[in-house]
Amino acid sequence: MFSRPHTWYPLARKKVRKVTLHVGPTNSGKTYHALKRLESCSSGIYCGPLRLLAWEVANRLNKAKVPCDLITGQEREEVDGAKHKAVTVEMADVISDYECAIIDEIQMLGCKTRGFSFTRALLGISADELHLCGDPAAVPLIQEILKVTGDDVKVQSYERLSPLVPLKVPLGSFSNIQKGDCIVTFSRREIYRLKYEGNVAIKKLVNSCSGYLPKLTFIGLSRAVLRNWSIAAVSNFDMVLHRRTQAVADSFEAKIETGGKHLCSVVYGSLPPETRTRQATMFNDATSEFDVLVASDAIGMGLNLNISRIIFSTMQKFDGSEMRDLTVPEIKQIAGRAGRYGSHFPVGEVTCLDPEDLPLLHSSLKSPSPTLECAGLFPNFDLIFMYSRLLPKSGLHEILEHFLENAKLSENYFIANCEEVLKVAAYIDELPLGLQDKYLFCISPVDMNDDISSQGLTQFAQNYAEKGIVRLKEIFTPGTLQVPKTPGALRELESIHKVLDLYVWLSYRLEESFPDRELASSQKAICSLLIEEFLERLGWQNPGAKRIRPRRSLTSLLSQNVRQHL
Ligand SMILES: Nc1ncnc2c1ncn2[C@@H]1O[C@H](COP(=O)(O)OP(=O)(O)OP(=O)(O)O)[C@@H](O)[C@H]1O
Ligand SMILES: [Mg+2]
Repeated sequence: MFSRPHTWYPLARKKVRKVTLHVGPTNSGKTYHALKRLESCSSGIYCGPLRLLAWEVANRLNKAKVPCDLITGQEREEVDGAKHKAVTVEMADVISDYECAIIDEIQMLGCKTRGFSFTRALLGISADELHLCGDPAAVPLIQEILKVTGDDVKVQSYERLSPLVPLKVPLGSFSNIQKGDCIVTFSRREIYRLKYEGNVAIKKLVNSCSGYLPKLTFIGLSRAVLRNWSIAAVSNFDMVLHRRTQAVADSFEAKIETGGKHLCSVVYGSLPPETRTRQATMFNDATSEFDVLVASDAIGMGLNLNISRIIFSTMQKFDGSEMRDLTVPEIKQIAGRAGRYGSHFPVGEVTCLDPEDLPLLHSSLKSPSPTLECAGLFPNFDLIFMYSRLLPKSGLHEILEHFLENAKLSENYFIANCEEVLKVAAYIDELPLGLQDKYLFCISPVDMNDDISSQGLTQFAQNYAEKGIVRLKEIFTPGTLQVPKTPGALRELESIHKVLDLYVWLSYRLEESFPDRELASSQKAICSLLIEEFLERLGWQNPGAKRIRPRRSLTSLLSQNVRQHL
């Protein structure tokens, strides 16, 4: 059964799907052409790898008067009368029928951790037309995989629409930063350092033309924050903060002589998605003061940002176990964000901070990506359930391990990296839960490397097993979150955001048992606003001077709030 994954999706197998592979370099109009088809069809679904991309597509369709829902694991923004959906690929719908479907960045099906969701969408979406956009390196594998489905497959190739120029000189110094630059780095700490350095460079620039810098920049912060408050969920707590921020802004407003100047936006993976969206929007907005972007590879795929020049601060990345050079596809994807067609910058440029990195950058941009060999797979619950009958006395951990050792795969596939899932399974097996519940907790978006996030999961699972209902207030009191003052406190707030996010995710799947979705969502929104306020302030403080606080546990962080407030 595991060797024939196309048979898991009977609805899709009833159709001969017209599959078009849109392939070519970055910024060549692949997604654009697929979206044109989606717009003109009576129903459709867009599946992308990033929440930011799904958001960009939903926005675009809604603006074009094609009502479109936005659906990710943790959010549902439904639009009246929508027959179209923009989703993150994990949410791809394989039980409905569509006229048109898009899977963007399809080469991700080779990704060790998330690839299986792309494979699921590729095999499982039932649509008359299926558009796959991505790197030419995925073509032979997809053709091979789709041989057995009977689909009708054609390949459409594209050329880059605007030039991308690899510079011969490195950035050298931060004083050379210009409007439209995006500095790419991979460690969170480095992002803050660069934001600081970037802002210091800009600060010098601003200083030369204004004597009101500290106040002026503080207003820059407050304005940005105020914009965000106005769209935040409003609770009493929000209102207090809102008024306080407003008062600060007002007191400085009168003293401003000129408008705000350039500031850095920040986009990296562990920032809450809504924060990433707002930071990217501020950077993209030509009228905002946010003209420089500091980002991780969270911007690496498909996004259309107003970037003129990409500057790699490093060409190495820690991949969970070791430092390694960036791969050719990673370098091309990230570099491809510069000079997007139709943006303010008709020509993109790319360079490095360090001259030693230039050869790798230049050679990678000239190289084709290596051809993909296999696509990811992960057993769905039905398979695990069938398999569990062979091992009636075993827990989920043992069933999964057994399954992974014995599954027979066709040569086109590999089994996804299951480390995280197994970690959760080992814990969950201790609880009196049914197999389906255990499976659900295992595939939830918990970050087991984050103490607070994993404690959140254990607490939720425990309460669920014991009482069948999990009230958010049992471990969390609204109204107690504060603007972080140190990077350590920021990290804690990011982790709390992850816990709230997990609650929301569970609430969509176990609705009656996790009834406080609205509360969790509004607290999530507050977390991201507080994080943004910290990000804005950070630019003007030296991160080196910050105290690093010892890490605290979820229970001490959250239950202390409970004690104070109940
Ligand atoms: N024919 C066109 N007319 C107007 N705008 C276009 C056209 N083709 C592409 N664009 C615009 O150019 C930009 C890049 O296009 P698109 O996002 O489709 O590139 P892509 O090939 O999917 O890139 P990536 O590999 O980075 O995802 C987008 O802003 C898109 O709207
Ligand atoms: Mg694209």
